[in-house]
Amino acid sequence: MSNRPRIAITGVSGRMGQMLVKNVSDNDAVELSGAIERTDHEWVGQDVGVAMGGQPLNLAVTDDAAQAIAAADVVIDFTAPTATLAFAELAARHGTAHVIGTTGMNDEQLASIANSARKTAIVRAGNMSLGVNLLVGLTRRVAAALDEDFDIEVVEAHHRYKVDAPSGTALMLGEAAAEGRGVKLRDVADRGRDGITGARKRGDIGFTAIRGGDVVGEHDVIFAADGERIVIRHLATDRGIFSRGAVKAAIWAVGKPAGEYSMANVLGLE
Ligand SMILES: NC(=O)C1=CN([C@@H]2O[C@H](COP(=O)(O)OP(=O)(O)OC[C@H]3O[C@@H](n4cnc5c(N)ncnc54)[C@H](OP(=O)(O)O)[C@@H]3O)[C@@H](O)[C@H]2O)C=CC1
Ligand SMILES: O=C(O)C1=N[C@H](C(=O)O)C[C@H](O)C1
Repeated sequence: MSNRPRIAITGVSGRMGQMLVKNVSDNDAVELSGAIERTDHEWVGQDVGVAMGGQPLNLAVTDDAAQAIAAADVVIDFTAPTATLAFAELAARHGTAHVIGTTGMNDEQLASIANSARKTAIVRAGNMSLGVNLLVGLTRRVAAALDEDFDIEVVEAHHRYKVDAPSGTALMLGEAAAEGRGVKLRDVADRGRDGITGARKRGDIGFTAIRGGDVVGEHDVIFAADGERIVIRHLATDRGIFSRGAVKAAIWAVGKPAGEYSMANVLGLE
């Protein structure tokens, strides 16, 4: 009998799902115990390694999320908001820790996640990489050091398939900038400019989203004043940075008290 944390992964056919299956199955410190896909998905019933085009991993893809989540210590979930809400309820019911990378959730959906976090440990972050989580802290500090003579803009670029904007990372960076300034992001966010917008409002935090090609994820935080600009940048070139961060979060979350945690908690950054 092994004491390694048992990890179930949702959305295993997805870009992040496949990366996670690879990282978890390659990692001797953990056990891949569940590979979940939606009902009617063509992978259901197939060996997950074979479905991914590689060697068998002796684990069939299942559409029985309840059973797979109940049998795991922790579930790693990079899917879509409505799916994540359902997985969070199952994880809460079975006391399984939940690592959430899914982005694009609205306030109501975030409240539902917070409710599930009353019953189990949830680590949720719009970006699980070390680099971005360091950038978040830097952004907060730079914003705190500068006044509103510096206009703050967050610019992000992603692949053509991304469905939500601004990215979860851009929103984390915007929140950090707002915290540094001592304001609420919802009061100062400018999330779309088109047509005669009028001059930029002092104190606003602007967001711009670029979509195209196979860009993994790029984020700039720009502090622009008269005569000078500071640009803090993170470039992701490999989705492995997100999935390795998620596996670290999963190992960390097992046995933690119920509550909602961030990657900063996992990485000891605050
Ligand atoms: N926090 C972080 O560090 C990162 C977060 N992300 C986020 O992760 C999410 C997924 O990204 P990505 O992998 O690129 O997207 P994909 O579209 O490639 O993968 C999503 C997967 O989730 C599956 N899925 C959707 N709905 C359900 C459901 N109801 N039940 C089971 N499975 C479901 C999809 O299946 P199907 O194809 O059948 O719809 C698909 O396999 C996005 O929100 C993205 O922003 C991405 C990278 C890093
Ligand atoms: O959808 C993606 O691909 C990514 N999503 C996350 C986000 O919304 O910030 C993280 C990363 O940038 C890749």
